[in-house]
Amino acid sequence: MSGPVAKVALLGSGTVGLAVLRRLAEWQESPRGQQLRLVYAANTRLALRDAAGLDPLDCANRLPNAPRNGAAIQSDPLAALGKDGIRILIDATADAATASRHAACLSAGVHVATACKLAAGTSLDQWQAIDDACKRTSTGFGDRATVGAGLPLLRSIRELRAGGDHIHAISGVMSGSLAWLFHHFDGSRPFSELVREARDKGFTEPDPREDLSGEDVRRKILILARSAGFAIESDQVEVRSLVPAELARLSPGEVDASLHLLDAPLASLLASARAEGCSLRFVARLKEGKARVGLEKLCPLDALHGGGGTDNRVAIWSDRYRDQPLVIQGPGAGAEVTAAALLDDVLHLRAMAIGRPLAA
Ligand SMILES: NC(=O)C1=CN([C@@H]2O[C@H](COP(=O)(O)OP(=O)(O)OC[C@H]3O[C@@H](n4cnc5c(N)ncnc54)[C@H](OP(=O)(O)O)[C@@H]3O)[C@@H](O)[C@H]2O)C=CC1
Ligand SMILES: N[C@@H](CC=O)C(=O)O
Repeated sequence: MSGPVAKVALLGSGTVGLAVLRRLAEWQESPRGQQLRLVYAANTRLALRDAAGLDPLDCANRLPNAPRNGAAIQSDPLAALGKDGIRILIDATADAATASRHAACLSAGVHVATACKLAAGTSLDQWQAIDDACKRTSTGFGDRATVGAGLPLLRSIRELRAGGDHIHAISGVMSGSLAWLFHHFDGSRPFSELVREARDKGFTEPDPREDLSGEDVRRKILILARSAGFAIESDQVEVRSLVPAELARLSPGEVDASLHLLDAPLASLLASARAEGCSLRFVARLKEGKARVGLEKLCPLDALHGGGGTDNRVAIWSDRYRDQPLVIQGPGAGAEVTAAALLDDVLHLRAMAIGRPLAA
């Protein structure tokens, strides 16, 4: 690898952001690492900036240990990236305000690689603004971490369409945390205990209700649907939440102590599935521009039943995969796979900017 260096700004030093910093540190002396210069890294408490390049390991030590003492800092990654050269923003936050600026970043000539679904996976307006900005300014929006934590889902859909196929339908288990939960929920431990374990392993959203309510999966099926050519709005996805009303109305700080509210309803759903020889899986389905998301009872022979751990398992029907779908399976959550997907995007964005695209 050779050519111009890309300047990189990273937002977020949580589960995913720290893994990005660790991976960048591993690359530091390699040809790959020498094509990237980390000039900015921030969380809500501390912003580190150096035009000559920050040490990723030093950032990984300092950012998470910054004190929480009041108001969030004013973060300005665009100023740190400057006005010229190849500039890439990595969004490893779950922050809606940051996501709402993705289109503006792209319009300013800054490429974006994001793990956060709150821009492309919410209102159609935001998704269209991102798409328009990319076309107008020849910037790139790296979204492979948003669905399947980097599994080749969005890529496959885009390649099928580029090859002339229409996408007919998409169905799948596309939440890593919910996959892990329902692979482990056998009645021997309360569901709430498993939710805490999934959260501690870094599979859930910062607030696990985002996963349990189906909202995170709503965003994923919206991103897949829009990439598949169905410009649907968020409210065109029917979502069946697992979160009881009493748990839904609590503040984030109160959730942990009340997770037990999930236990009785989930135990009853498990018993009913078992009585029919089935397992529980949290599934999203898109067909003819309509989507739905929720818990289903699947029999062991169902195409979406298999896998283990955080495995996502997604089936895609298109002109060429008319009867037998293309099925893509693999880990769909976790710090390392997500960070790798973000940095894959960064490498692709840089390569695109210098006119030497990497192999897909
Ligand atoms: N965990 C996973 O397996 C996967 C996660 N994702 C996505 O990755 C994103 C991050 O997830 P995760 O790492 O688990 O979340 P965490 O809660 O662990 O980390 C979020 C980080 O974002 C920081 N942050 C929040 N707002 C801002 C801001 N305005 N500017 C700078 N930093 C900010 C937080 O700062 P502070 O530390 O100060 O609070 C924190 O460091 C989410 O959008 C999630 O959906 C995608 C695929 C898989
Ligand atoms: N919370 C998400 C993380 C990745 O997007 C999930 O469980 O899949």
